[in-house]
Amino acid sequence: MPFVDVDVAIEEQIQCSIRDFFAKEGEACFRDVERDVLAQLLSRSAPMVIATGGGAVLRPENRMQLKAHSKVVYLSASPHEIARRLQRDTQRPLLQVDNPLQRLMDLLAVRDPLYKEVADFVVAGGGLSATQVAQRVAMQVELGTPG
Ligand SMILES: Nc1ncnc2c1ncn2[C@@H]1O[C@H](COP(=O)(O)OP(=O)(O)O)[C@@H](O)[C@H]1O
Ligand SMILES: O=C(O)C1=C[C@@H](OP(=O)(O)O)[C@@H](O)[C@H](O)C1
Repeated sequence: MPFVDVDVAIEEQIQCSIRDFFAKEGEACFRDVERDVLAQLLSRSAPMVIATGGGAVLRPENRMQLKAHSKVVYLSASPHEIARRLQRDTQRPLLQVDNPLQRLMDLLAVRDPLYKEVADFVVAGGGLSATQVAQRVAMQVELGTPG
């Protein structure tokens, strides 16, 4: 099945990095592009796996579109785990701050309820390899049983 990363599709459209686009145009403008790209992908009838950016759930219309046109899997991890994974990241504009762990905690406080609102399944990824997470996702989707 094809895999599409929304961030990659956005960068193809804006013809620059998300980090530069945030700096030049601001977050609201980025969210407009993100909404359009996501809606376009969700309108396709062919089956595919779509990886959204972590902030895609912020817009209510995105949550509606995701619920209406896809099965959503929330890959959850603690702020500490995410901070560890991204300690050398320079490309995620919201994490280029003095205290990325605090920022992650603040973002998750807002977003965790939104991820849960939109998700058909939650797969807790802490301590699991990416392969193990993928196996759990496949199992949940095949079983069709939330949990
Ligand atoms: N289950 C995992 N275990 C360890 N590292 C992971 C796992 N999943 C992702 N990572 C690492 O975390 C970083 C961010 O992952 P990525 O898939 O790019 O996240 P996102 O697309 O949500 O920003 C990458 O360096 C990736 O290799
Ligand atoms: O959390 C966010 O608001 C964002 C996450 C990024 O995607 P990933 O979740 O794939 O890093 C990217 O869309 C942009 O930097 C904004």
